[in-house]
Amino acid sequence: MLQKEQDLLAMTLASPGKLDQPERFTLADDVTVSVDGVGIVRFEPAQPSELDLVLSAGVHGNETAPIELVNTLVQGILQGAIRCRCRLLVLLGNPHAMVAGQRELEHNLNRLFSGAHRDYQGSEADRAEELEQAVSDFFAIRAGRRCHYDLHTAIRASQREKFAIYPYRHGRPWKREQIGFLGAAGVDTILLSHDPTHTFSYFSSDRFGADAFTVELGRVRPFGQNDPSRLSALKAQLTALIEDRPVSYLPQEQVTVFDVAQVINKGSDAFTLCFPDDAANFTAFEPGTVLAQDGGRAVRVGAQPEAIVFPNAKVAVGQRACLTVVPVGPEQPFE
Ligand SMILES: O=C(O)CCC(=O)N[C@@H](CCC(=O)O)C(=O)O
Ligand SMILES: [Zn+2]
Repeated sequence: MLQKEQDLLAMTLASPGKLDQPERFTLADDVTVSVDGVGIVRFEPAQPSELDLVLSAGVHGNETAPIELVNTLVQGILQGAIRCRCRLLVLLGNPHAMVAGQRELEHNLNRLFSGAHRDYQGSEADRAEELEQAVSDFFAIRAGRRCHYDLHTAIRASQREKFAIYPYRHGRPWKREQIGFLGAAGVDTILLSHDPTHTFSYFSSDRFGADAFTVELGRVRPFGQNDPSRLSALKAQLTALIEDRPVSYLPQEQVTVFDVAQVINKGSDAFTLCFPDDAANFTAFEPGTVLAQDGGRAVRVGAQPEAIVFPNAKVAVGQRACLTVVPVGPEQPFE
């Protein structure tokens, strides 16, 4: 029971397949806590601020630093050290993969949202549906200010330790306020995405108009091997949001913004990347460089240098195997 153990992560790892029983209790400061599913917890103050906030981590089971961060925030609320003033939904994304210490078991959960789970079977497909339902129910209560930060860590080293993917907004302007908020949280690099996807953050952005981001917070490490001090700025910003206190903003000129230039999908089993396996995220390549070979197809850098992000030739055929990014162009609308 969460009320007794006060440790959402331990509970989730101990029983990843089934919730003993739904739980509901009220904290001393009049916040109702509802445990709706495995790793699914809602905090609802009697008099909430205007913000509905979703924090998710562990959509990839081996990305442990953000899971530990979110668990610390939950403990802080349960123990009265953090006063929850907004409606807050906390999600530990893929409990079975967390127990296995793996990114995924059968399918990449972060490609199964916006209904894509209907084309798949297995625990990740079921979980995507359950997470979609939890977010839909949470946002259905009112049409206030909605945010969703989906917290991850990256597989390989990165020239920029912390960065966020800003999902495609179908022509709606990108928000300087959000970019400044993330910048002051230490996430000082933003990638503007220009296509719909099946990620969790795109789902919340597209379906509910939430300010939603995939946030990358350093490199994948096993539980217990993370340095929490590397996430202290993010923890401070999220705590301020939860407590409805003023947050900090980094001026936009101190944030580096990139456009996603190419989404390179793996088209066949013959797909190979044409740069070293240890090339870090944000390594730049000159115009015309061949980045990948896919059967008879060569994927090249365009007319200006492009930097690689998330290269991974081991993904399933049909999935994204690499992004490339370029410095943001002058024509992007910001508000
Ligand atoms: O390091 C990697 O190769 C992957 C890290 C990761 O899980 N990234 C997310 C980004 C999602 C997005 O584009 O919004 C993912 O691949 O799901
Ligand atoms: Zn991830």
